Amino acid sequence: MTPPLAVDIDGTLTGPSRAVDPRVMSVLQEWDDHVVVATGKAFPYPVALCEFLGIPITVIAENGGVVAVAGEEIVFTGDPDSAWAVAEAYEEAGFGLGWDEPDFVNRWRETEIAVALDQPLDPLERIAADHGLEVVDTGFAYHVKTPEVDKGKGLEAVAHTLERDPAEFVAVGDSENDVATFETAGRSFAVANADDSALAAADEVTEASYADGFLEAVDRIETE
Ligand SMILES: O=C(O)COP(=O)(O)O
Ligand SMILES: [Mg+2]
Repeated sequence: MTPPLAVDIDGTLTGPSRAVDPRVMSVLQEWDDHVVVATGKAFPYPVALCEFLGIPITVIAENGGVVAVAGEEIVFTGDPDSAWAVAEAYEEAGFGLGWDEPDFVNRWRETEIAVALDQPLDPLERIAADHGLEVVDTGFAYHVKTPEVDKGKGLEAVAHTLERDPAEFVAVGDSENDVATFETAGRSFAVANADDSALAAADEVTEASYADGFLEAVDRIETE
C-alpha cells in the first residue's frame, strides 16, 4: 500500500541548479495517497507546483511557517517582523540579502527571510540570535526563522487536518530543514547529496543523488 508522502523540493525533486526534474512530475501526479510538498521556498512556489501538477494543494512552505491544505484556512506561524528586522540590521552592518533584483526569493515570503549562501554567515547568525531567531542552511539559502517553526511541526499540522497519523508518512529530503520532517514521519529517506544532518537523521539514504535519489526512494517505497 502506498503511504502518504512528504517531499522536499530543492535538492530532492531537482538537480543542483534547482530545476525540477521532469521525471518526478508523473510520480507525484500518480501517487496513490496524499502528497505534501514541504519546502523552505516562499509560499507561492509549492502552491504553483501542486497547481501545475494538478494535485491538491497540500503544502508546508517557508520551513513550516506556512501550512496550507486545500479547503482549509491557511496557517501562518513565525515572526516576519523580527525576520525583516534582522534583514535590515544585516544590511545596516554592510551586508545584503545577496539576490538579484527583483528579489523573487523573498518577495512573497510571509514568515521568514532567506539570504544567499555567498553572504557572510557569522554576522547573520549573530544578528538573528539578537532577535531571538535562528539561521538554517538548506544548501540553497540561509533561512532566518523562529526556532519554534519547522517542517516537522508543519507535517503534524497537515496530518491532523487530513485526519492521518504523521507516522504514516514517508518523508524524502536533502538538508538540515528536513531533519524535523524525518523525525515526525514514520519512514524517512535522505538523497545521497544530503547534508550531514539530514544523512544522520534519515532512516535510509539513497545511493543516487538529487531527483535520481528521490526516484530510487520511490522505488524502495513501492517495492518493499
Ligand atoms: O528554499 C530553500 O532554500 C530550500 O528549499 P527546500 O526546502 O525545498 O529544499
Ligand atoms: Mg531541500
